[in-house]
Amino acid sequence: MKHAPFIAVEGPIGAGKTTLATMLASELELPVIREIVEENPYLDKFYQNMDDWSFQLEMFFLCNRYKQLEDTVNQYIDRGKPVISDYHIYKNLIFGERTLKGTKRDKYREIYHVLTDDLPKPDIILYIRANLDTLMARIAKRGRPFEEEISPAYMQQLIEDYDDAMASLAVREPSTVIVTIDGNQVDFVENKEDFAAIAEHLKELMT
Ligand SMILES: Nc1ncnc2c1ncn2[C@@H]1O[C@H](COP(=O)(O)OP(=O)(O)OP(=O)(O)O)[C@@H](O)[C@H]1O
Ligand SMILES: Nc1nc(=O)c2ncn([C@H]3C[C@H](O)[C@@H](CO)O3)c2[nH]1
Repeated sequence: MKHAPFIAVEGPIGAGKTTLATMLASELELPVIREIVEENPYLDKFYQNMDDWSFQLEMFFLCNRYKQLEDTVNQYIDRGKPVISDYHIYKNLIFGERTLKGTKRDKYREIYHVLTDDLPKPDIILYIRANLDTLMARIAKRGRPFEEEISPAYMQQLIEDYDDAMASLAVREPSTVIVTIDGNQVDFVENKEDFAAIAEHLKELMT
C-alpha cells in the first residue's frame, strides 16, 4: 500500500464493529474514530415508529458522519497518517435505502452523493458477517433499552442489504480491499488466536 491506509470496520447492527475497531486500534497503535450513539436524539423514537422518524434519523447520522469524515480527512488522511473507523460512510446509504420511502428516499440519496462523493473513502474494509441468531443475541446482551424494539425481520433485511452492498462496492470500487470475517465462527473477543490472525492480516495489508 503506497499511502497510509484509511480502515473501516463494517457489518450489521451488533456485529462487533466498535469492539474490533477498538481492539485493533490498541494493538496496532492507530487512532480510532467511533460512531456517536448515546447522544442521538432520534434512535429511540425511530425504533418505536420507523416510518415517522426515519428521515430525521438518517439525516442526523449523515450530518454527523459527514462532519467526522471531514475531521478525519483533515487530521489523518491529508497528513498521511493511518486511521481506523468503526463504520464506513456508505452505511448511510445501506440504511437509508432500507428505511426511507418515495421522494424522501430520492432526496436523501441525492444529498448523500452531494456530501460524500468527493471525499476520501476507506481503502480497507473489515466486513464482519454474522447470522440473525448471533446478532440478536449480541444486541440483547448489550442491553441498550431502545434496541429492544428491533425486529428480527428488520435485522434479516439488513444482513442481506449488507451482503448486497459489499458485493456491489467490490465491483464499483475494485481498489478497495474487503476482508470478510465470519462473525459466527471467528471470535475475536474470546479467542486470542482469532484476534491475532485478524491483526496480522491487517498489518500485512498496511505495508
Ligand atoms: N466476537 C464476539 N463474541 C462475543 N461477544 C461479542 C463479540 N463481538 C461483539 N460482542 C459483543 O456484542 C455486543 C455488540 O458489539 P459492538 O457494540 O462492538 O457491535 P457494533 O457492531 O459496533 O454495534 P452497532 O451496530 O450497534 O454499532 C457487545 O456487547 C460486544 O461486547
Ligand atoms: N436507521 C439507521 N441508519 C443508520 O445510518 C444507522 N447507523 C447506526 N444505526 C443504528 C444501529 C444501532 O441500533 C445504533 C448504533 O449503531 O444505531 C443506524 N440506523
